This record gives sequence, C-alpha cells and structure tokens, in this order.
Amino acid sequence: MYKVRTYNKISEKGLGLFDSERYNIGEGLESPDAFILRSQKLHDEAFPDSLLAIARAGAGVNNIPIPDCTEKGVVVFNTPGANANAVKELVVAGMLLASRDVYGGMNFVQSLTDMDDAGEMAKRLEAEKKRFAGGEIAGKTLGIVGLGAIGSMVANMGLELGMSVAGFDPALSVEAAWRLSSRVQKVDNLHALLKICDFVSLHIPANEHTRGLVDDEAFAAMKPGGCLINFAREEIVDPEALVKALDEGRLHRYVADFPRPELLGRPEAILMPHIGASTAEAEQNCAVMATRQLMDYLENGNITNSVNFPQTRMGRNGGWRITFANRNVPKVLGSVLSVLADRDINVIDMVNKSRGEIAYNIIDVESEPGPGALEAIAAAEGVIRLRVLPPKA
Ligand SMILES: NC(=O)c1ccc[n+]([C@@H]2O[C@H](COP(=O)([O-])OP(=O)(O)OC[C@H]3O[C@@H](n4cnc5c(N)ncnc54)[C@H](O)[C@@H]3O)[C@@H](O)[C@H]2O)c1
Ligand SMILES: O=C(O)[C@H](O)COP(=O)(O)O
Repeated sequence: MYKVRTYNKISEKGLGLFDSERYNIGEGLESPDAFILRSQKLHDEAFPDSLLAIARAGAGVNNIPIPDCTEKGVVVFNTPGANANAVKELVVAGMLLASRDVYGGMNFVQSLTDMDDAGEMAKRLEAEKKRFAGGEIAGKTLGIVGLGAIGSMVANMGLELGMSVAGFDPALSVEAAWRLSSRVQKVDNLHALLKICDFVSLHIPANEHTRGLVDDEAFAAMKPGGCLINFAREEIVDPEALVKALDEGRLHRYVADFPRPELLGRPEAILMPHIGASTAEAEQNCAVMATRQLMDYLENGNITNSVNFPQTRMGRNGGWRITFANRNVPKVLGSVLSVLADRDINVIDMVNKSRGEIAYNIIDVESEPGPGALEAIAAAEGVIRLRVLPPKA
C-alpha cells in the first residue's frame, strides 16, 4: 500500500484516480511515500526518510526546497501548462481593470442605496459616469516577460485583442516557441521591452535569478504611465521600488495576485488573493496531471515533468525493475551492472539519463534481485536512492 500525504485543497478529480486498494491518501499520514500539494511551504518541514516524491499540482515550485530534495533523491514533479489558461484569462481581466475604472464604477452604483426612484437614479448615473471613463487595450503594446506555458498564451491572446505584443525570454523552449505567433516581437533584454510597452505582464518563476528583477532601474526604464501585471510571484518585484514608482506616478497601475500591506488602500493597486489558478478547470487539470505522474513514478519508476530529475521512461516488460538515482559521475552505472553480472542476474532493458549533477536509471532484470544484490547496489559509490519494483505486465 502506497501512502500519499496531501496538503491544500486538491481536486477530487485527481485524488479519485488513486486506487483505494493500493493507495492510502490523506492529510498528516505518517511515513508517506509521497506528498501531493499546491502552495504549501515546505522549507521548514522535516522530510520523512520514507519520502520518494513530491507532486506539486501547479506550476511554481518555489515553496519546495528543491536542492535538498535532489540531494535526498526525492523527485519533485509539477504540472506544466495545466493552469495556464486560468492565469491567461485573469491577465485579460487585469488589463481591463487597469484601463477602465470598472471597480470604482461598480462600487459607486452599489453605494446609491438611498435612491428609490429609477428615473432619478438613471439621471445620477449619467451625470457621474465620466468619473469612471478609461482607455481601450486594443492598439496598445503588451510586453511579456517569460514566454513559457502561460506567457505564450497571454502573448497570443494579446494579439487577438488587437494589441501589439513583444516578449522577452532568454531560455525559450522549443515547444513554447512553436506555440507562439510569429507576430510576437522578440526583444533581447528586459529594459528594452519595458521601454516600449503600455502593459508588462510577468510570467517567470521566482528563483535566485528573478528575485527583485523589477527594481528601481527597471521602473525607470518603463514607459511612463505603464501598467505592471504580476501573476507570477511577489518576490520578482522589489516592494520599495514599486511603492516609489506608484508614488511618483511613473507606474499607472500595479495588478497583482500577491498583495502586500503597504499596497492596501491604494487605488492604483489592483490586488487579488492568489487566485490565478483558482478555477475548477485548472484545479482539476493540475490534480489529474500530478496524480498520474506520481502514480507512474511510484508504480513504474517513470519520471515525467520533474523539475529536478531527468525525464526517464521505459515500458514494463514483465521483469523486475530496479531504479536508482546517483551522482552524475563516471563508473556508477558500471559498478551496478557488475553487481548484477556477478550474481547472474540478466538485464532485459535499461535506460540511463542525467540532468546536471544527478543521474537516474531504470534497469529491468529477468529474476528477482536478492537482498545481497540490493545491498551491494545501495552501497556502490555515488548511488543516492534505490528502489526495486515487482513485475507488472
Ligand atoms: N498566480 C497564479 O496563480 C499562478 C499560476 C500559475 C503559475 N504562476 C507563476 O507563473 C510562473 C510561470 O508559469 P509557467 O507555467 O508559464 O512556467 P513555464 O516554466 O512554462 O514558463 C516560464 C518561462 O519563463 C522563462 N524565464 C525564466 N527566467 C526568465 C527571466 N529572467 N526573464 C525572462 N524569462 C525567463 C523561462 O525560460 C520559461 O520559458 C510560475 O513559475 C509561477 O510562479 C502563478
Ligand atoms: O504556481 C502556481 O501554479 C500557482 O501559483 C497556483 O498556486 P495554487 O495551486 O496554490 O493556487
């Protein structure tokens, strides 16, 4: 029986895929094989020795201590693209809210509780509506920082809304490039992008390279009166520089999914409580993808969409399956194969993949590897984590 500890609200559409005969799923389970979670911060949590994998039902993994996981051989998965449409749709809402005072206008209407004559009310609305006038987004320039799963969708959507679109991404993946319209102008540095855009939307991960990326210099480079949209992560925007840019009127609106106390009460700040991925569809997509990836890893050792381990898959062929993670240095695989050869354990098929300092292997063998073989493999220099899985048709 595998044990999967859950955190946060994970859609039942995903959790329901775990077969209750083989999986025990729940909050606070002791000695879990895996965690499944959303934004739960794990940096201060002790990891049980039993932990093999963490599935993040979502995109951002800055809530997980990835280097520690890698060191311990814990595979971390995320669900690329599964919530991208939900974020894209909220970016449209953000741009509209930044351009027109929809929120102020609605609040004004709801404040007229003392009026009971429809005719009088209509006159008052017509007289006051000029206070809530705005601009259109068609014809404006939208800049996207990060053209991955979300950024590429936002870019294409900008074109459909009649905007000019420019994008900056120094590490654009081939798949993202295929998704992107050829009408998106590629810009080769952040400040050049900021200079030409009326709206700038951030779609990059929070990491050591992006923390504080939007700083005083970035705000100074921005087109005066521009709007910044942040559905990526709070820490990408330097808070002091942001407040200064709003105070000086250089930044017209800050639309963000990550409110901070100093922004409360400021009409230029349009703030949401981290709801970018909070749609039924996105929650289901993420939970289903995370669950499938986790089950395939626990039952077959296959790795799909990991953020710290190489993509590694091999079909089952009836044999016993040995999987192990190792430091990516010479001779480790050779030592393991020698252990098997010395015990006349025949290899049916194998795959060896590496990613930076880590390597991962799947070796299918004809006969069950006994405790002596497994002890010798686990003791081989460089081996971090070993598993053995029974045959499966
Ligand atoms: N508000 C929400 O609810 C919500 C929902 C989903 C994702 N997110 C955030 O959005 C981020 C992006 O999500 P995604 O699914 O598009 O991820 P993704 O991995 O598909 O795309 C990220 C892109 O950013 C690029 N990039 C990285 N560093 C960059 C830099 N310094 N400058 C320019 N480009 C850079 C990468 O090359 C990649 O193409 C996530 O990491 C997460 O933090 C927030
Ligand atoms: O990175 C993500 O996928 C988003 O920030 C969504 O986070 P959530 O799953 O906690 O809503």
